[in-house]
Amino acid sequence: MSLRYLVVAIAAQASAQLTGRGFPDCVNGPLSNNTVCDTSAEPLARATALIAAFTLQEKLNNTGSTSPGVPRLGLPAYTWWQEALHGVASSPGVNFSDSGDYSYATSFPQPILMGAAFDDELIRDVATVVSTEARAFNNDQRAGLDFWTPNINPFKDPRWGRGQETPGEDPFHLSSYVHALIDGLQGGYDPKYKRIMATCKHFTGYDMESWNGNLRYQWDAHINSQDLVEYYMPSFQSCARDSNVAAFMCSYNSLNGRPTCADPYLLQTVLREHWGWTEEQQWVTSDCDAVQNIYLPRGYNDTREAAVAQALIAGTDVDCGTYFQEFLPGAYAQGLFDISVLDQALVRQYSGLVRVGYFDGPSVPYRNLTFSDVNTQASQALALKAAEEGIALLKNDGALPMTIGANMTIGLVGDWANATTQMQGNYAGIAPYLHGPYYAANQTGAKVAIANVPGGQGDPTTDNWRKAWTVANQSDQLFYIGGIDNTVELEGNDRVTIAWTGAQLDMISRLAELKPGLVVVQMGAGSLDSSAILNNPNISALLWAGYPGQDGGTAIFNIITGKTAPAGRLPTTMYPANYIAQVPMTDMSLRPSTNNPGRTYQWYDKAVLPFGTGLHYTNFTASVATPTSRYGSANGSTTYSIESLTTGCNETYMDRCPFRTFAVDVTNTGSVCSDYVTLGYLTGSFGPTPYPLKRLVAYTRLHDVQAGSSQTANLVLDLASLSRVADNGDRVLYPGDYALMIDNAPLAMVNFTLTGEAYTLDHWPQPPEPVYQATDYFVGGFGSTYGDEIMVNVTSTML
Ligand SMILES: O=[N+]([O-])c1ccc(O[C@@H]2O[C@@H](CO)[C@H](O)[C@H]2O)cc1
Repeated sequence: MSLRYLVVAIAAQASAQLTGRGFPDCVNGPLSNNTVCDTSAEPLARATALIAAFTLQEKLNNTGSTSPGVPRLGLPAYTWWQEALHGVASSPGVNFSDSGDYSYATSFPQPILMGAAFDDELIRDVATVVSTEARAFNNDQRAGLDFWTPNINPFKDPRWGRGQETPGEDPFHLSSYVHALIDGLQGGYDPKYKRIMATCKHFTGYDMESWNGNLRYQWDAHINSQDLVEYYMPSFQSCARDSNVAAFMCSYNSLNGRPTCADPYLLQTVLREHWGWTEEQQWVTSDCDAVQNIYLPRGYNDTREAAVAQALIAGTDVDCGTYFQEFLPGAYAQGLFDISVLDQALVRQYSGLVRVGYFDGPSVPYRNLTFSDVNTQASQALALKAAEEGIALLKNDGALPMTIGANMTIGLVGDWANATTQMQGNYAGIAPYLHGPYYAANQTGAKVAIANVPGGQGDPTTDNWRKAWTVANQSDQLFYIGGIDNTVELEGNDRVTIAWTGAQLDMISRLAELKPGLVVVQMGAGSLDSSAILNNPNISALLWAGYPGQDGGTAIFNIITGKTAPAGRLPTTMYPANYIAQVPMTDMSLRPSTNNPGRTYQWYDKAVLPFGTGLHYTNFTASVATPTSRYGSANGSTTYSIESLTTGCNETYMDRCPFRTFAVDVTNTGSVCSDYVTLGYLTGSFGPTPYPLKRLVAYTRLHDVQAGSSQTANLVLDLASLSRVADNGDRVLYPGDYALMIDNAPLAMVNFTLTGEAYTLDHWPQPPEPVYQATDYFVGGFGSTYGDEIMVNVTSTML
């Protein structure tokens, strides 16, 4: 080791001791003789031995997101709160340096855009880079080993400010996406050493920040068992049961009258018992201050001590906040919980750390990762690829792809024209570079004129309009790059309109009149009613580009110029602007009813642009080849008995049993090489009425389908895909007529019939009766309750 590195290492060691970071010393430290340091022992036994060495006070101290450790035992402090939504992110446990090494990390697109790629391999690759970079940060004592990602609440209501953090609205899509993601973050289902610990959040029924006086910290989601199992639970089941995620986060909202962090039905009966999530070794954290919120503002318990005891007993193991640390001592003194419950929570936390090798010294794989493994050329290419794969072409009159020559002047108008950090969205880290549209336009060699203005404010005499007009007049080709961003959709902030904001449509239509052939690029996650753009013959093309990350501008211009062919698909429904007047955010039901036109593509058919929309620069046809199956093969119309489907499967969970693999031959009949996302929807008359319009049951992305050639997409259907959810939450196979339909405007169709008696694949544990409190819904003004204890008097009514 050179002197310089020795000095740096000693300084880092000293700083680690000061901040309490670093690893326990299992060689010379006080724990060296404790079983926790015995690498041959089982993780559970190791964590149990560690906790047995704690005093009562030490146990009570280590219950919060900032845990002091036990200096007496040489156990360092540990911060549980790290974020990594689309790259290692700025958060309490992550420490970017001011310059040089560790001053940045790869910044991928927001999940909403990566979801639009419908490419699970891409997601696995992205997550592998994120976990690699997280480990490098950890090795330099700049981050812990658990990360509070992913956010997999389905993006059901187009107003939700946090929809950008999710892969979209469809529960099957989310489940499949998150399975690949956790695989990449953790390094497989049950590796000896996890790469990092992932955390599925927010469990569950959370998809509203602030609507009509209802705040996320206190509102109560009323969800029946059918909607819960069918829509709100699948992504979490995928996390717990099928992906073995290390951690869960309970949410701010209550569910059917019970704060989720104090609900044993959710945290014990469903999560740990029904889904078999390893009871002793995986942990639940609360959302930040959600434990406090049980008491204030909810008043769910009469005292703070009762609230913390109830959360702990229910199965919340870590409190993001300080309520456990402050009030568990009093609760214990009052005899409100048994010490074994606290022991169990601590064992769960620390066996999590055992499983990432926290106690195992430098022999642990990943300990040799350094800053040279961060933002490598391959990771940069992957960030670009992820953005390109997600971008969806929504309108094209043939103008795209277009040649942009050096002899041209191109004009960029709109408030995303020179985007930088805007491209990252929320829960971002520090990117190595931010190549926005203006940067990328300049790389084309053309002259670039720019008016970085936020819409037209409806008045053509304004300065913004003058700037835009000047640019338009100079341009051979004009682009409008706008939409929405974190100023209108964000955590804590749901949208109040799903029309284009800030009179952008007015400016777009005037610019299109001036410069026919205008290309519009729509940024942001949430639905925007683009009818006027779609119907305007002077607008040649509309691209949706979400939040595209560090190389977003390059991705946009690569698509525009045809360097990359677009194949992304909308992961959400784009609704008409008046949709939000038809259903309150607080209505959690999916099916249409008197005050609800139906939610998501499964139940609503008046979309401006449906889920799955995405045009290409070429044409595709598809046919379903002879399928392969345990039950023989057949094409066209076939009949199966339910009995034959359910016998002979050895899966632990019956719904995982395979039904058939449909081999879909996809042919590129046009002249441009392109990716193609094969979407498989199930439709038909079976199970409880009403029937969904259709339901995604399989997807796969084909890469580089050459012009004039074919590739095969294997769509695997299991019994869960065939099943419907009964009123009581049971997952059931029903007799009836089924059709598998390939793509939105179906390119191919296979019909089959199931006969016999309905068969229950999964008996849903019945919930306790809902407990609705008078203060479930608030009307009128309400100050923020986060982090303070001021209770504001409000009038309350049930909607
Ligand atoms: O006080 N803060 O700075 C603060 C910041 C974010 C915050 O939100 C919560 O914290 C995140 C923890 O992962 C959850 O996804 C989110 O619901 C809650 C509190």
